[in-house]
Amino acid sequence: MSLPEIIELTPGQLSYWPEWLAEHQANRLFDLLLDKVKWRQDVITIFGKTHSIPRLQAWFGDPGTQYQYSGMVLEPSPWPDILKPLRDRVSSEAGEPFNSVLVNLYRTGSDSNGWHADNEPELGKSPVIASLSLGAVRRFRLRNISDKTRTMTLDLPSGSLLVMGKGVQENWHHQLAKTSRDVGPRINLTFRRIIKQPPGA
Ligand SMILES: O=C(O)CCC(=O)C(=O)O
Ligand SMILES: [Fe+2]
Repeated sequence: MSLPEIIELTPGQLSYWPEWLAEHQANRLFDLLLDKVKWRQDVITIFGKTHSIPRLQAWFGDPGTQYQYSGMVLEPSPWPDILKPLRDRVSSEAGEPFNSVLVNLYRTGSDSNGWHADNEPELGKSPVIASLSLGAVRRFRLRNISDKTRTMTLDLPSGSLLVMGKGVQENWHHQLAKTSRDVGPRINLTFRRIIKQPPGA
């Protein structure tokens, strides 16, 4: 384990390890996940209309870590063996006992993730989220919620780990924009801690 770069967002803090995994480890993990994960094309419902989300995804976690966002209900698949040691390492690095992970596959530069905060009620009041990137370098941006002129940009390389600490989800949105550059696929794992079941679950 090495010391992260600390990026002050005020309010909020990012901890960033640009080379958290060695290149061969990142490549191996990328290949395994691309091949072994049962990728889902989920749809969201906005104002009664359904849309395919512009990426594939999968949700793994401890029993009971159901996750709902944008009208989707994700039931956890059990942790695959390849993700268990990774979850433990990421948890100890971030100082947070993660019990679930959302895995995104951006197949090409046309796949993306729009402006949002990971602020669903089941994540609790002040979530810590750890994001591991594998594959193509893509541009990750943060934008202050009350002052949209305040932004922060990181081009996330394969093997990098970015921890969004307390205060980030409450004060900032983040996105992964489309790109017209000819990029290969990227996999991103966002480790989360579900602390409360949504009403009615
Ligand atoms: O792909 C990324 O880097 C970000 C993913 C993300 O924000 C999310 O899954 O909530
Ligand atoms: Fe997010």
